[in-house]
Amino acid sequence: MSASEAVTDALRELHARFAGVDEGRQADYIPELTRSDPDDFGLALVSMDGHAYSAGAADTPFTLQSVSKPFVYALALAALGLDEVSRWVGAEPSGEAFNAISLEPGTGRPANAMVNAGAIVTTALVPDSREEPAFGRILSCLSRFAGRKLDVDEDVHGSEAATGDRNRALAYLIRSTGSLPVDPVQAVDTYFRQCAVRATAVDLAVMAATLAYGGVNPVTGERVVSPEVAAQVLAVMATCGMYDSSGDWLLRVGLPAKSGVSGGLLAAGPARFGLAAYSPLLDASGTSVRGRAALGALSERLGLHLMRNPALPGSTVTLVTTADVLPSAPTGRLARALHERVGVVAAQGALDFTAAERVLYALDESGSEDGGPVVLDLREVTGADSDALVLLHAGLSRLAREGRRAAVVDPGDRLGPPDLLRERTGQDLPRFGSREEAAEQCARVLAGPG
Ligand SMILES: NC(=O)CC[C@H](N)C(=O)O
Repeated sequence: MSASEAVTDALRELHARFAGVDEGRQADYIPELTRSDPDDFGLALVSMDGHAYSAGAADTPFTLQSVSKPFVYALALAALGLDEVSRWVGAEPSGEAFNAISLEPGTGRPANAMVNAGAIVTTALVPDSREEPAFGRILSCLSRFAGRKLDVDEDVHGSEAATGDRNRALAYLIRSTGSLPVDPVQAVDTYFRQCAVRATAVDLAVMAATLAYGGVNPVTGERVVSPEVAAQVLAVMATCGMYDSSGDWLLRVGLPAKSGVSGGLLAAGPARFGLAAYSPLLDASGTSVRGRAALGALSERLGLHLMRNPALPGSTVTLVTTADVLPSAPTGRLARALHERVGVVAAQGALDFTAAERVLYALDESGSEDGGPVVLDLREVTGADSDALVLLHAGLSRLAREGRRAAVVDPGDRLGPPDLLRERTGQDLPRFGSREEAAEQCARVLAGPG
C-alpha cells in the first residue's frame, strides 16, 4: 500500500462504474477482430514523471488499428516537415466516417491524416529504402512512443488484407487524382500492417503521454519527436481524431484523442497525463463505448478540459509586498525611505511568458507613486523559459530608460549570467544575495548621504 495507490483507486472506481455498460458491438468487417473478448475493459494513466497507473484489462494486447495514425503522421512530419506533408494530406475535419471518401474537391487531397484516406497517404509518405524499409521505420517509431518493442498480430493483418477492398479502392481513387505518390497496393499493405501492431492500454497511455510531454517518452526519457511535431499531431487529433464525433468530443471531453476499431482509445492532457482505455464494443463512429465514457469521466475528474482555465493562478505566483515586512528595518531617515518608497516583487516557480507579464505588471504597481526603487526577488524561481527571459529583460530595460532604479535578488542567475543581462537591459543591474540587503541599499540611495 502506498499513497499513490489512491490514483489506482480512482481508476478502479471508474472501471467499476462503466464495466457493466454493454452497449455497442465489436467491429466485424475485419473478421479476426470478433475474436476479442467483448467483456475486456482496461484503463491506464501515465504522468509526465512516467508514473503508470491502471485498472482492469490494461495489459491485454489488441491491435492499434487507427490509434496508429497520429504516430505515423508524427513520423512523416518529422521526416518531411509540415509544409511538405500538407501538400499531400490536409488538416480539416471531414465530418465524415473514418472510411469515407473524404477527398478535397479538385485536388483529391485527403481531408486529414486521421481518416483512412489521409492515413494511407501519410503511410505512403514515410521514407522507404532497401536499408530502411518504411514499415521498419514505422514499427520502430511506434515502439519508441510506447517505450518497448511492439510486434505485429499476423492473424489480424492477414484478416484485414483479405477483406480490405474498400481501403484499396480508396488508395486507387486517391492515386487517380495524383495525390498518392506510390503504388496503392503496397501503400495499403503497409497501412494494414501498422494497424495490426499489437499494444496494451498501458502502452497507449505511454504513447499519449509522450505526445503530452512534448515528444519525450516520460517512461524511457527518450526524445521521440520534436516539441513542434508533438504539438502538430495533438492539434490534428483535437480537430479530427474522433472523425465525425470530433467536435462533440472536444466539446465534452476537451482533449486531443484517437480511437481505433479494435477498441483502443487514447487521449492526451498536454503537460499533464496520457490516458487510455481498451474495450472492444464500439459505437456508430467506431469508438469504444466504455472507453469514451471512462475517459470522459476521467477528464472531468482531473480537470483536463483544454478550454477550462488552462493557466491556473498559483502555478507561479508573484506578489507585491512593501519593505515593511523586512525583519531588520533600520531606523530614521533610512527606515522611512525603506518603508514608504521601496517596492518588493517576489516571484515563485517556473516563469513562462504569462508569469513574466504578471511580474512586470507587479513591478509597475510596486513601490511609491513617484516610482521609487523596486527590488525583484527571484530566489524562489525555479526556472524561466526563453520567452519569459526576453520579456523580463525588455521590461527591466524599459524601467531603466524611464529612470526607475531596480535591483535584483537572483543568486541562481535566473535572469541569465551578468553579461547577458547587461547586454539585454543596457545597464548594470545591482544584484544582491538577500532581499533585505537589496532593499536597504535602495533605501540608502533614496535617503541620501548621511
Ligand atoms: N477506425 C479504425 O480503426 C480503422 C482502421 C482499420 N484498419 C481500417 O482501415 O478500416
